[in-house]
Amino acid sequence: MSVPTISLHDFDARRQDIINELMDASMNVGFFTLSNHGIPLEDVRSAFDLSRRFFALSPETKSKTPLNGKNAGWESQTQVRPSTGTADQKESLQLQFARMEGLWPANEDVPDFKVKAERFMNQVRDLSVKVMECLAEGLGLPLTTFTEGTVDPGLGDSQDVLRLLHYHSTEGKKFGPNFWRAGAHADFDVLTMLFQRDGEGGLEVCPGRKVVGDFGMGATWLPVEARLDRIVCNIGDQLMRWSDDRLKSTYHRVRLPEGGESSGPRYSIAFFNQARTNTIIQGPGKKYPPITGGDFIAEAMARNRMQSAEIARKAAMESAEKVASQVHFIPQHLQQAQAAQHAQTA
Ligand SMILES: O=C(O)CCC(=O)C(=O)O
Ligand SMILES: [Fe+2]
Repeated sequence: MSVPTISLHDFDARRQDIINELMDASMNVGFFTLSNHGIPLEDVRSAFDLSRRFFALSPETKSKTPLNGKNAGWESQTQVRPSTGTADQKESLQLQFARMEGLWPANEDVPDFKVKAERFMNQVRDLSVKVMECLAEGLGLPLTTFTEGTVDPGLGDSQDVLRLLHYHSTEGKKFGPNFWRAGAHADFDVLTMLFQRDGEGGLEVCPGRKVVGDFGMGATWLPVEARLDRIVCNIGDQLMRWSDDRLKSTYHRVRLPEGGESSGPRYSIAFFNQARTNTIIQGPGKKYPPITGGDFIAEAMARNRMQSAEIARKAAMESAEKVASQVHFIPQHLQQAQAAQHAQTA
């Protein structure tokens, strides 16, 4: 199995073939890459340039727009994945179409940041609409099922997120065994579109999830090649649930550079198409109860927190057991009691 590449050239003439390829990839791997997707390379380069200029600012400047509880703003090394219990070795800036008051980087820090970022977000969103329409058609649903469910008609209830990512250089640094650029996780959204730069690899995917929300993972991880001219797409948990588990939301992770690989920084950009706050998510077969886009995100975050707490509890127990097995500490009163017992039985 591998992550297939699907070309969108001659989209209208080849639409049915493209739908078949998208469905095959989404039902079996949950990931595919798009080539000939129509977003000009200069625009992708400009988006990376914008990202690089923001991350090059001082931490004081970046922290003028801190990450809020609603997935907007800047954070650095705070995202702890439930699968690892360690923070991702990265910083990120999350941007949305709505609820961004006070969260756009200032013009004097990065000129025209908002205009440029919103332009790119619209380009990626327009391409996502094409792909989501194909997936709806492939599932035998009305063409607009996922797009009406995600694209804000003017109500300000979009939950889409553009995430700029900067994984720090690992030059001269040492990491423990459980550190990742991004620890294994599945995305919460409908459809993710991810941009990478040539040669800045490390993304790996683990197909095989049967049921949405399942934390179990297989042992086989497939690498995804990093190319500026391709967009990596994956199905998220919302679409897995919305398709009654027919389309797979697949675990993925970004590993640290290994061996002879470049230890330089890695930049990527992810666009998450998410159900609008009040959209009802429910599959045609009603495998799961209906849930709104807003509640879905809140529940997914709560489940992650519970899983993180469970990981932390297990780690604490393991280390306590390790300490107990190494240090045979017997409190004094027990020592006396034992000595007395020995004396009696001797
Ligand atoms: O940077 C990458 O390649 C993946 C990022 C990712 O999976 C995420 O932010 O959800
Ligand atoms: Fe992800």
